[in-house]
Amino acid sequence: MAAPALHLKGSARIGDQIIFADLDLSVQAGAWTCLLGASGVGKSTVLRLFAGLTKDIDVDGSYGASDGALEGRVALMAQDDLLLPWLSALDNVLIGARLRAQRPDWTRGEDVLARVGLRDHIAKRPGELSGGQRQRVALARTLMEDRPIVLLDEPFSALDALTRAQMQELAAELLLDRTVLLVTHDPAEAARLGHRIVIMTDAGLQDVPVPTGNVPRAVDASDVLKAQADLLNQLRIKQ
Ligand SMILES: Nc1ncnc2c1ncn2[C@@H]1O[C@H](COP(=O)(O)OP(=O)(O)OP(=O)(O)O)[C@@H](O)[C@H]1O
Repeated sequence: MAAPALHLKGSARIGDQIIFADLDLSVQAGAWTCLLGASGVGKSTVLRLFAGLTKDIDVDGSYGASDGALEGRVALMAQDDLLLPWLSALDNVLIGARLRAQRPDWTRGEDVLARVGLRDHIAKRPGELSGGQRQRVALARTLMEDRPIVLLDEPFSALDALTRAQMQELAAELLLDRTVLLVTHDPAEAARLGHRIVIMTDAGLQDVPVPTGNVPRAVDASDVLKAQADLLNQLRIKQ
């Protein structure tokens, strides 16, 4: 499965509101790009465009994959977990196959749920799960989709520190060689996971130096801690 690079060049509007103007984003193939920036700057809108959820968004410009179509090749984990309340965790994870009228892979679904630490919760409905558990079901559903392009919108935000670190490591392992665009507000997360780290502002994009070492980097590596601090300072300046 070859993962393509992505590009987005142009401006976007929703109704009368300009969401971003003259953006020029390239997302490296088979690597993690972390996108940070102030609330409301348009990060989720970028993900929605790549995911094909373009309703209401007017784009003046172009966006797409380096080798052609995006359709059918993208998995999006949105900020809202979008779990169906009447389905079990397992059925939510298998929903993609069902919607495509394919035979669900029950064994793999159970395995992915076990990998996100929910082996004992597969039969529960979303209303019977905590916020962090629901977020992990949504992560499992995204990983289950097995797409070359993966868009993650604050996927670990509801998790406690330890589970967050574990899920970052799992995602890095399972999404190796995929093209991943991760929107996060967490400088530590970007420093661990980013092959490229970009801050989005109203004035455009700014690259931030990335630490050395393979992804996922150790939380306590000195250059990861330094990158985290530098990134926080950059975000402060950009506010
Ligand atoms: N459906 C919509 N209708 C009107 N405006 C919208 C809609 N969706 C988003 N917006 C506006 O677009 C702008 C960008 O929103 P977006 O969700 O892309 O920002 P963001 O950078 O991801 O923010 P956050 O970090 O808070 O998630 C915001 O001002 C928001 O109010």
